[in-house]
Amino acid sequence: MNYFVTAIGTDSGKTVVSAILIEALKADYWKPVQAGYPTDSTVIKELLPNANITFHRERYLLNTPASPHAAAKIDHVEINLNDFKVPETKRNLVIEGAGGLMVPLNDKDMVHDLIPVCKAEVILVANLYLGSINHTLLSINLLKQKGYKVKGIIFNGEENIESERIILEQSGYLCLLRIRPEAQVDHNMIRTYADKIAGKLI
Ligand SMILES: Nc1ncnc2c1ncn2[C@@H]1O[C@H](COP(=O)(O)OP(=O)(O)OP(=O)(O)O)[C@@H](O)[C@H]1O
Ligand SMILES: C[C@H](N)[C@H](N)CCCCCC(=O)O
Ligand SMILES: [Mg+2]
Repeated sequence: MNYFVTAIGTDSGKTVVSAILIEALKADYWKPVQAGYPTDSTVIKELLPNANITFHRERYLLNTPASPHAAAKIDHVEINLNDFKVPETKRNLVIEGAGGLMVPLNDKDMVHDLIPVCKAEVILVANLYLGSINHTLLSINLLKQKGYKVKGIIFNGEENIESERIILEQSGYLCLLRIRPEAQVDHNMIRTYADKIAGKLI
């Protein structure tokens, strides 16, 4: 199975969630579009030092930490949707987007256009800051409008029972996991959450 990890924005915890999913599913990892360093693959390698994971090479590795369409322009490349070849693997594959769903790859295509290319089920990371209900429901609106298959939501942030409840109520999506702010993001933390989500992914 291919899982596409997206979020309601950037710096939302997609890489942390990807590490948790890789640990839970014994999956491989692919970040098709990386803008800036350190790469998310490198971060995950550090979080899961002893795991037997294949890290597939980024299709576009851009130097500037910016929106991919802008980072590509700076590097004098153009991102082309037809140039993405999804890695073949018999294992589960965790694919991480860049930023949120409506982040441009070029003047026409967006990050969410990679979902059908990847033949993946979506996992949406939703943060819990004030204002995140709106960002989450807008993201969900797009997922539903496009008809993408969604495995579920992962909440990442300080517990907010009403935000979590209304988002699940409005979307009808499954809550796969709740991640709280942790003092240490390390292998131990990843393993703890991987144990919690394992049963929900079958
Ligand atoms: N629950 C958490 N507790 C503590 N730190 C967290 C938590 N979730 C994420 N972080 C930290 O927040 C930062 C951003 O997270 P992360 O890199 O996973 O975001 P991202 O959505 O992958 O960003 P990008 O759009 O650049 O790929 C990282 O330093 C990460 O370790
Ligand atoms: C550089 C950053 N960490 C991500 N890779 C890309 C985030 C793009 C966000 C664009 C936007 O929504 O304004
Ligand atoms: Mg990331």
